[in-house]
Amino acid sequence: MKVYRSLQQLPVFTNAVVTIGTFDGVHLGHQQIIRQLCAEAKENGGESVLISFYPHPRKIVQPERYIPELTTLEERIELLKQQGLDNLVVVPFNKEFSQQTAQQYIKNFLVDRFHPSLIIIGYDHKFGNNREGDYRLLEKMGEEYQYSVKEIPQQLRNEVIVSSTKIREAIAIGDVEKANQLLGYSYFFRGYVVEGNKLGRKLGYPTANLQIQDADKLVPANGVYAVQAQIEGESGILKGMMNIGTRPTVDGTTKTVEVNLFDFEEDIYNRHLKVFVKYHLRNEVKFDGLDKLIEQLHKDKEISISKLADN
Ligand SMILES: Cc1cc2nc3c(=O)[nH]c(=O)nc-3n(C[C@H](O)[C@H](O)[C@H](O)COP(=O)(O)O)c2cc1C
Ligand SMILES: Nc1ncnc2c1ncn2[C@@H]1O[C@H](COP(=O)(O)OP(=O)(O)O)[C@@H](O)[C@H]1O
Repeated sequence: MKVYRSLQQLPVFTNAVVTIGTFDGVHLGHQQIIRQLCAEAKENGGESVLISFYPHPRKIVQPERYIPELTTLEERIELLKQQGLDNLVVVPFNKEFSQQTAQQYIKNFLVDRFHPSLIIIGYDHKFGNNREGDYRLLEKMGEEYQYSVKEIPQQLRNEVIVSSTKIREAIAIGDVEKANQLLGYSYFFRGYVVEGNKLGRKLGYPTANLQIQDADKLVPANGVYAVQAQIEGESGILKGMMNIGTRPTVDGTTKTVEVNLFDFEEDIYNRHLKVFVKYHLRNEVKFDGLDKLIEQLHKDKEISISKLADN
């Protein structure tokens, strides 16, 4: 997959078959749309092109409406690479771009930059200043500019909308099993390993304290999870357990994300850890002393090992 991050460096596409969207999460619904896009491109003897925008148009047009994202841009690119697409174009989105009229967007952006032979789009896709452009306008202008338009079946389109929202909601309440089912892979995030208060190793459970650097990334609900993890730059997959929360037994105020890795003893301060969130085990509890907490950690480890056995 070729990735273009600016409009200046675009090649002349042959017979471009195009779809447009954010594709946050690249979940099963998105994957189906991309399969259809690739199949149509093949049938037309053309190239598949997925057009996406960064930052998310909503952040520019409605900055007050904050919605955390399932994937950072780099993660989205990483996932899209696995989908068999020929081209991904990440269009820098800004106020000026958003203020093009719908007609200008079609003529100056879609037609002049991509020369599409086919545009595949949801029936409810809106574009141009004040979201004035829609499917009908695309169809109408297609006669003049010689492209056709195909609708992503309404059923699939609805599923895509529903599942993006559903996945966010599931992760936000800790139901990662459901989220993972809808994603078609395990939800993951990256964190930078920082120092904590060095209590972990005294308890017999050292924990890598993770700083999540992308402010827009959706962090799962507070709770205890069985996870897999990968130290950035290394290929091995480690198993472990994670706590997200305020650690009411010892602290109770600052939110932390920390991972205890099984059968592991290395110093990984200042490294990046990619964490795959596999199973939700329980909510965070305020224990009556550290001994009770340690007792529970033994149980958490046992359950994690048995749940992760098939992974
Ligand atoms: C799997 C796991 C589950 C945990 N569950 C709880 C909990 O329910 N309540 C709590 O107060 N702390 C919980 N902790 C947090 C421990 O209190 C924490 O690991 C300890 O404070 C070490 O912190 P440090 O890494 O800053 O030294 C959990 C930690 C892990 C790794
Ligand atoms: N099994 C392990 N799981 C996680 N981190 C480990 C493990 N073994 C060693 N470490 C290292 O120890 C650190 C955690 O020790 P801990 O006593 O909890 O200190 P801190 O409070 O600084 O996190 C981790 O950041 C990592 O560098």
